[in-house]
Amino acid sequence: MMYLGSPKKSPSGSTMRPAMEEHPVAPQRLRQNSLAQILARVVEEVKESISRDINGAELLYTLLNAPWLQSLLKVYECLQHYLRTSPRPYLPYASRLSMQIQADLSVGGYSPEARALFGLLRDPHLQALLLAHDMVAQKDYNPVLPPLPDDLPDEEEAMRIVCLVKNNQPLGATIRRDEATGEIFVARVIHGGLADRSGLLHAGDRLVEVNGHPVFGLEPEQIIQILAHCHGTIMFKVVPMTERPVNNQTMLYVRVMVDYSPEQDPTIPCVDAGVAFSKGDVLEIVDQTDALWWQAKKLPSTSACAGLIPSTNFLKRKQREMLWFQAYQPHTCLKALSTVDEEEDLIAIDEKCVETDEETFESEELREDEGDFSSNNSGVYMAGFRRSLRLSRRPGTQIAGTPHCPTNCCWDALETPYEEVVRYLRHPNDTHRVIALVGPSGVGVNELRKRLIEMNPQVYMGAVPHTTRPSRSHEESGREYHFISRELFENMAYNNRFVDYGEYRGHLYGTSMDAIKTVQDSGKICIIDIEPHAILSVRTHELRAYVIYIKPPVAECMRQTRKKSQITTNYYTSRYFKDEEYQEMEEVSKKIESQYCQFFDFVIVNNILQDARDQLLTAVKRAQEEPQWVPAAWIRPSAQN
Ligand SMILES: Nc1ncnc2c1ncn2[C@@H]1O[C@H](COP(=O)(O)OP(=O)(O)OP(=O)(O)O)[C@@H](O)[C@H]1O
Repeated sequence: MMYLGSPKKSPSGSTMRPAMEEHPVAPQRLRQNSLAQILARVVEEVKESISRDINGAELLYTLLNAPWLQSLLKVYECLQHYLRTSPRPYLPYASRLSMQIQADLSVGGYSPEARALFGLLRDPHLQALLLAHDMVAQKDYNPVLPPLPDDLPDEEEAMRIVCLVKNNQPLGATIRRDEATGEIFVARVIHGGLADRSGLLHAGDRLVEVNGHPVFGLEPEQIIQILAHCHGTIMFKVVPMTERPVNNQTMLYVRVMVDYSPEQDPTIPCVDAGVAFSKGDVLEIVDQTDALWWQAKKLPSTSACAGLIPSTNFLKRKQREMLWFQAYQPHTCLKALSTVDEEEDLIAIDEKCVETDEETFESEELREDEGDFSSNNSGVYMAGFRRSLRLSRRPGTQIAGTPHCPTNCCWDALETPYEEVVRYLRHPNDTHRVIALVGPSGVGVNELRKRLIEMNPQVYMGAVPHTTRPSRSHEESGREYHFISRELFENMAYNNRFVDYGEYRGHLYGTSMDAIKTVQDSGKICIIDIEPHAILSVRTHELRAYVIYIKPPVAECMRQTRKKSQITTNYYTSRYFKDEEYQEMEEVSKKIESQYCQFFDFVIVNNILQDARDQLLTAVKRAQEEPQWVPAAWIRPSAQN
């Protein structure tokens, strides 16, 4: 019986002493006190040593006075106190004693107190209590494991029995068969899945039984069938792998540059565990231990469970294989690369850039006569509102010695299927992020840019472009354009000083880095419009461009909203849109999207002009004031892409 208190006489006349006396605590208290005393003396001595300038004394004093050491002592004291006060049984067989007393008293002829005691001891509740007491006192705890068999072989492996309750979720583990031995192993455990959360199954564990079915020699599909028929609790018998690899990787966030569909990928170990993604999606990579298959979540994600994605090298390999063997073994898992058109694009990477230009060249033919123009609204000069730069691109207009596609963006997308990104919020002291508008010609890029600047010219501003054409009488260099010589222009282009440039009717036009920086240095937000292929030249640490794609609505909507809109066909004249131009705009838009959508930070469908302007305003504010995913290289120049 648990017993604490003053000594009492037992029925048999012996003295019942507190259990504490059987387990003397005085020496412990003594020890504890001595420890505290010793420590106090040491601290005092060390303190004196400090004044005597003894080497290391100060360090030791700090150490002995450290809060963690004090806390440790407190813990020690608490444990000692528990040891002193924890009750101990006086007898480990109280129920036997009770029965003995009952037997003695049953003879009869005793005092009323003895009869009352007899009644009490016969009470079933008290008997049950005494039985329970004896079990605790004898440390007779359940369950009792069966004794180990005597003939246990020395090399017997330790087994683990894992019970998981199957609910609607998948188990989150894959298995593989060792073809040489027929053994079944856990191939991988999906991060955040049921098996992972249990903490009991690990990649490399050998599976011995599933719900009592030995699995040795079975095909993985047969085991999956067994699992499929299991309901409720599933019991796995596994031999844990001895040396589990430590996953000490940190989270990695990436923006994907290709589309991927696990359903179309014959190499994926488990289609259901695959994560489908599209260009521009942001993934949180949680596990890169496997060389071929990483584990990731597509953001935003509410699920704790990750899925499988091809590793960078594996994805690149798939792309390369597709390039070489596409005629025989088309890989359809990389969706963006699966159509005949796009496969052709991949083989003729450079031609792709040129092809886009051919589209704009066709547009140009429609507007052959148009010129450039700037805008002077209520005394505010807005430079760079010209059609020529966006329309004038055609094959062969690039300046000698400079690549037409300045950053070779098409090739980058193949070489870097995952671009590492980080969450970035502009610091109020940082220059504003450049706002780069992209869209098919005629969609309303200039119109939206103009409207935004007009709303608040103190905040928004365009970059003054450079040109080699002669200035007109009303123009001032540095206001509408920077008028420079062809030689200087070519020199600037050669030195990559332009983010975008082109030639129109014998004159060169371009938006320079310096012009953008001038706007940034003035504290304003620089709004530029660029050709899609120039996106990568503004996605830099310096400019930190936020790319907004202006998308045309379907042709039918444009027919409605552009009824009264006119396109300027030369400096003085305008005309209404032609019906086929809507269709053409839609097609160009599809091409731009398929090639560049991974770089769009925001997309605005320019249907109702006012709505589109409001969306642009929201997007521009968001770019400056809210955290965004940006390439990690902008923040950590050492980050690998
Ligand atoms: N949402 C809209 N509703 C009606 N008209 C629009 C809309 N957006 C633009 N427009 C009109 O369409 C015409 C072409 O727009 P804008 O000049 O801005 O095109 P752009 O994209 O800059 O093309 P380009 O590069 O060829 O100049 C303009 O007259 C403009 O006012």
